[in-house]
Amino acid sequence: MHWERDIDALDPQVAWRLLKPLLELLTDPKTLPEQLLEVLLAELRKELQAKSAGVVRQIGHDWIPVAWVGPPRDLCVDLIAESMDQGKRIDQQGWSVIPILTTAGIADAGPHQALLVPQTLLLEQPTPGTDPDDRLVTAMVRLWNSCGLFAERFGEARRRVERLQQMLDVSAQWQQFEDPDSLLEAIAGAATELLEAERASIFLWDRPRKKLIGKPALGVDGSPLEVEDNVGIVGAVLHSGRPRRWQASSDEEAEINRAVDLRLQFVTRSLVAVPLVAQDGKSIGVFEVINKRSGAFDDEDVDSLTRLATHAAAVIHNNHLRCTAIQSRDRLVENVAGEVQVIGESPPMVALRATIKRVAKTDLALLILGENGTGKEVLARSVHFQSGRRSEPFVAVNCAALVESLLESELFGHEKGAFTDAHQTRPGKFELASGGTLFLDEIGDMSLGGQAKLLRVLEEKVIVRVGGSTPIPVDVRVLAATNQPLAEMVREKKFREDLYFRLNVVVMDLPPLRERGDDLLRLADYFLKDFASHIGRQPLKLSESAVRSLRQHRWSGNIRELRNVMERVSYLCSGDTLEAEDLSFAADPGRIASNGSHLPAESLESIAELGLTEATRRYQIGLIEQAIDTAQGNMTVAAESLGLHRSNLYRKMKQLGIQ
Ligand SMILES: Nc1ncnc2c1ncn2[C@@H]1O[C@H](COP(=O)(O)OP(=O)(O)OP(=O)(O)O)[C@@H](O)[C@H]1O
Repeated sequence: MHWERDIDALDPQVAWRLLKPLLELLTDPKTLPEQLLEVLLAELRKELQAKSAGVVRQIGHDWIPVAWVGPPRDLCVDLIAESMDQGKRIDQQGWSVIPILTTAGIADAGPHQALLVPQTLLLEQPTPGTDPDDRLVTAMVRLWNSCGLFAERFGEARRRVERLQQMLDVSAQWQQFEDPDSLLEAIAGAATELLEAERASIFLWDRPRKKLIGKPALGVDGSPLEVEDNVGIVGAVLHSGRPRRWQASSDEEAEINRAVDLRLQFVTRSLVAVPLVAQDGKSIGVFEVINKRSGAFDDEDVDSLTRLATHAAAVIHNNHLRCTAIQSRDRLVENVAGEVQVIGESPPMVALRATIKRVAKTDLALLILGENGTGKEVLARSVHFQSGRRSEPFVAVNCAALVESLLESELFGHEKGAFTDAHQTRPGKFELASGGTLFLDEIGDMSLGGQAKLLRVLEEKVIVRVGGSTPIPVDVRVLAATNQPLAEMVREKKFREDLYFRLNVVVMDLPPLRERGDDLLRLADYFLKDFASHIGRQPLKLSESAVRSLRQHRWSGNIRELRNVMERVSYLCSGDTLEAEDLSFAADPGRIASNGSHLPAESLESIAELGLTEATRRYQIGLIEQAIDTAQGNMTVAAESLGLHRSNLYRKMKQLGIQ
């Protein structure tokens, strides 16, 4: 290395004074190239007792000081230009002007872009006519060339690391964006900053329409910026899959799509465009950055934008998938919510609907009271779908069907191995309903032990799975329902008073069907339409005789009875009007065929044709339904009248397929 010889030629003390601070700086990763230069200049100035010393660099037509020590001075521009032209040192007007760019320096250092920029060392002589020590100046120039090269490369590597770091930081934040337009704006903003440019646009490919949709399209009002997908540099990048750089004046003007500039009221002077490719290898568009603030885009800019585009494409693609998933979820929720209708214009039903509207958006606890089959679950679903939780799960649990030993694991889940049959870890209903609504039906049938556990969860909003120890926070709105006189049960100490107060912040009392007047006909009509749409037939119209017959029938409170009748006639009536004769079976409460099947009441002969097993099954179904009707939905009373324990009644019902 030349500088070694030059240093050797110096007074060792001087050489050491020059090198020591340089070495210190070079081992510090935060050092900037200009700092190295400043240290060199300061030492040189001291050694030569110069008034000031500086290095100036030609940028465009101007000479700009890169580093300067000593009092500021006007630059002797003419001398600098002359010394550069002659390629040698000039000592005039109190200045020593020394061109730094030497072939030897470059050959030493290897070809390097930054060092090819013309640079000059300026030394303001202590007294006019004094020549600075030649050896020292030569050593300094060579040292600067070598250190400069090192520092340039060092700086370049650090800039690259900083850019990567910046890229990682910004791209990590992109995950949070839900709105696609804000995401694209954030990505474009990051690219503009990273590449020190004026603007950036993301062109997303609308493949079927062969268009590129540009966003953000600042300056375009109303409809988004759309261009043909095969026009200009952006089109070329899309189809070739290769990045492109373009510079006005040096590159072909025809390549640029000036129509875009016109629409954006903007003039493109330079641009870099890179393809946007999703993880599955499919092209999704083009990422374009426009007008470098100073100078021109270089290879490093292309490289940085390509890297940024990899992250951007992944995030844009995921955001698109997410938006599509949310849209289809919302459509599904809309469909399901549309099916939940609380039918009824009788005063109590109108009042209930108004209450639902008032309380749905809150998280108030609701207690729904009413006989079996009066629509308690319909009401709870309606509350859920009108609440902010509508897109989250609605989970219904029948507490009466859960013996105490099962209740805890059913509601709170269990860990693997918590008990003999716990082969897998299973989340409970509270976890499954997370973010949504948990409907606890037949809450009056819950054991006192179960009530205590439920109360704790409602108070602490935290569950612990059976066999586990980790508390799991739960955000669930609990709606409870019962057909039991809960207040009475509290007095009889069969239901915990504290739980009762926690559940009944708002009470909704559903009247039985028989007390809803003409809601009976509205419900009949609703069911006829509903079944007709499922079957794919025209809905039956109610004739006057059918209306009379429906009104005369002694309906239990249970709307399922009406629903079953309407289901049956929807399948079996071939005409377009429902007559009273079609409903004749409904008038016979002792009927065998009130069985939830789609068949009408059969004659004894036709029953015999079913065979003993099926006929017995239907007989049992009829008997159980009748017992439940007679007990007005009280399952304990119904079970007793059938000579069964309540849990056995539930088991039997499940076996027979009764809801
Ligand atoms: N107001 C209503 N509008 C439309 N359908 C209703 C209405 N009330 C009840 N139904 C229908 O009646 C049937 C029974 O309703 P639901 O299951 O909500 O009653 P429930 O009181 O929760 O019953 P259970 O006491 O057995 O739990 C369902 O098929 C439901 O669709």
